[in-house]
Amino acid sequence: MSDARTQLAEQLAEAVFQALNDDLEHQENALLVVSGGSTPVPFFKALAAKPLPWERVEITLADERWVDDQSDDSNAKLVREHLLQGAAAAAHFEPLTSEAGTPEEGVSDVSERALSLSWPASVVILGMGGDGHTASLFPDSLELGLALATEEPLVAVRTPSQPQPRITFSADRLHQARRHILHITGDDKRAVLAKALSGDDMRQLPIRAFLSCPLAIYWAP
Ligand SMILES: O=C1O[C@H](COP(=O)(O)O)[C@@H](O)[C@H](O)[C@H]1O
Repeated sequence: MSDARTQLAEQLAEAVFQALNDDLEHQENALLVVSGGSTPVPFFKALAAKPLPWERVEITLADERWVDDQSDDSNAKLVREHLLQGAAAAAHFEPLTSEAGTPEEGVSDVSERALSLSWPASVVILGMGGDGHTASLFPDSLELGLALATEEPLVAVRTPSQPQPRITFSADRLHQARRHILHITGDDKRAVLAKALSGDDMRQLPIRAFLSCPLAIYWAP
């Protein structure tokens, strides 16, 4: 891990710590929506070390692969192993999977649980892939149009470029937050973001659905 990425993770953890603390001054619980993938691991570790009243913090994911929660592909496993550690284990974590065999069968149960969280979220932290996807809003998702337009909280998605079916919060639900942050690293993602900023077709680069939020960008080489 480069020094710049470690520093970025620390700065992001401090900003999220401040945001949750600020909101917890005037509400009982505060919701943090995090992304999976490889980028957030140092941020998760840095945030877990912060002195928050963790039992009042709710955490969920922007999206999930429909896999067993012990699978290395599970974003929930990533959160459990790197964020819900030490004092942060007291946070209420709401995963996005269920016992159902497919996301289409499970989406209504997961939605019911997700709707019981403290919306609007204090912070939604988005990641971005090299194809401009964010959460599981992929350019080639068969349900991309639905996920961009629906007022339902969650959508089951099938994506030809991805090995597993997934579930994702809809763009509408991810918009329901006090603060939006994009956490990305590397020159390739900087170039994708620059391309996204120079156009407006969300189906080509779904991250564009969040470029008018406003969106705080945390980037390091
Ligand atoms: O598939 C996913 O990828 C993106 C980006 O992941 P990264 O490994 O390039 O950081 C992530 O934001 C999303 O939550 C995840 O499901």
